[in-house]
Amino acid sequence: MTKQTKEEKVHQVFEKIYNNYDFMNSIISFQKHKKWRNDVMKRMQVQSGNKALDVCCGTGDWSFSLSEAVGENGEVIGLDFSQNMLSVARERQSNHPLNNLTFIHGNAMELPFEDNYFDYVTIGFGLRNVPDYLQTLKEMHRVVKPGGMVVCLETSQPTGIIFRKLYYFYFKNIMPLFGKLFAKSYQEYVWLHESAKDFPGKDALKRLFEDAGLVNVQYKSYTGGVAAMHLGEKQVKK
Ligand SMILES: C[S@@+](CC[C@H](N)C(=O)[O-])C[C@H]1O[C@@H](n2cnc3c(N)ncnc32)[C@H](O)[C@@H]1O
Repeated sequence: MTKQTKEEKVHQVFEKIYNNYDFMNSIISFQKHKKWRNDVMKRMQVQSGNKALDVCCGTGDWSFSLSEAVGENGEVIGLDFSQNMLSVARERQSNHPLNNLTFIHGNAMELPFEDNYFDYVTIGFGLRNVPDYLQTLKEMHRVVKPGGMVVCLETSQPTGIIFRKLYYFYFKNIMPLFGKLFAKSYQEYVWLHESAKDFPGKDALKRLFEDAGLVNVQYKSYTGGVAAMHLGEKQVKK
C-alpha cells in the first residue's frame, strides 16, 4: 500500500470530523478560540465594502465574521478542500442574514483567483494542515492587493517551560481522549496534536511571512502562547 501524503491524511481527517468540529473546538480550547477570533477581527479593522478571502474556512467561523464586517457592499469567499466541512458552512449560511458570502471548494496551495484582488486574506487553524506553509503564504500574498493584509490565527508553541509541558501533555494525551469520548474519533485528534507540535513558533512563522513577501509583520500571542495571530501587509510599489 502506498504511504498516505499529508494532504490525503488531512483531507480524510476533516471529511470525518466535520459533524462535531464546532462543538469539539469549544471543548478542546475551553471556549478560548472565540475570544482569540474576536480580538483578531478587532485588530484587522475591516471596512464596509472590503473584499475578503478566508482560506481553509472549514465550517465558516471566520468567514461569517468577515461577512458581517464587510456588509452588503462587500464580498467574502470561504475556500476549503473538504466538501463535508463546506456542507456544514453552507447549512449555517441558511441562517445568516447577509448575501455577500460564497463558499467554494479549492486548494489553499493553488488559489483559484487573480493577483491583487482581495483586501484581506485570512487563514484560521488551517496553515498547520497544508503540505507547504510557504507555498500557501505565497499564494495568499499573490491574491491580496498591495496595501492589503494577510492574517493567520493558528496554534503556536507556548514559551513558559512548565506551561509548555502541561500543554503538550494535554494535547498529546487528553485531547485525543476528548475526541474519542465526544466525537468517536481518536486517531483524528491524535493528528491534531501531531500537526500542532511540528508547527513553527512565533518568530519562525514571522520569518515565513517575510519570505512570502509580506511586510510590517506583527504577531500577538494568546493564552500563554498556545495560539498566535500573525498579520502582514503586501507592499505598495512606489
Ligand atoms: C482546523 S480546520 C479550521 C477551520 C476554520 N478555518 C476555523 O477556524 O475553524 C482546518 C481546515 O483546513 C482545511 N484544509 C486543510 N488543508 C487544506 C488545503 N490544502 N486546501 C484547502 N483546505 C484545506 C480542512 O479541510 C479544514 O476544514
